[in-house]
Amino acid sequence: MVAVLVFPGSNCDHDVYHAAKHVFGQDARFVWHKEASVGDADLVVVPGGFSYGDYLRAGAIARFSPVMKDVVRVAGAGRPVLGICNGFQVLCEAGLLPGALLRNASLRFACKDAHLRVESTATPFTSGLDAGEVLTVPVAHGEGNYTADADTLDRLEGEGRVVFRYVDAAGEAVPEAAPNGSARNIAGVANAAGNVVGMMPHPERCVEALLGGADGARVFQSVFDHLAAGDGVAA
Ligand SMILES: NC(=O)CC[C@H](N)C(=O)O
Repeated sequence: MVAVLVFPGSNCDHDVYHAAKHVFGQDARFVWHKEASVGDADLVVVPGGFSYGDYLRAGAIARFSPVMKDVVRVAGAGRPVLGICNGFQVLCEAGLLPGALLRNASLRFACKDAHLRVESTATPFTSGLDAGEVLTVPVAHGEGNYTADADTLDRLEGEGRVVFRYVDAAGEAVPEAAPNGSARNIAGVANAAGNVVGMMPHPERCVEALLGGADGARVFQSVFDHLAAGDGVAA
């Protein structure tokens, strides 16, 4: 079962539900943030949006929602957890992922397609992809400027925990390719175990040709294949 968390202000929850339920035929359920448990979910998705209106900092209030205790628990048990956009911000605020998402360097909301190079296949969300392949996935955020101190960035790079990097049309990670000023063009990172991934781009917005592209479906296909193979849940 796929648990799609819903906070006051989430607005990409239905897109994730549609992708999981209607494109991939999975059992998907919305889980209101006041619930104490994600149930028997074998995948938890923290979707995008403006939880609590982005007051204080994006994700800073949502991380105190009751359901987040259980998300921390299942993440620790090795179950796959994906944070998309505001979900990535929530996972950083909750301490499940390192670093923080600051205001975009442009101080403007960025809404456009981005090219993402797959940097690590050591996560359930990318194990079905090829390292170095480039996906086209839209971004839509005002606070996507990934930041961490130099030691943390070096550690993430050294441990292969940079999962996606913004690149240009030629596949090069030039600074201009990042829509937000992210350190080292980082678009997505993983925790040390690899089961928790946060990414600013929205794979759920490109899961079928009708939406203008289907590269995001590769990310969902990867995790569903991983779960079907039976190696998703540490008991
Ligand atoms: N699409 C989103 O999830 C937006 C995330 C967040 N509210 C921002 O603007 O940075």
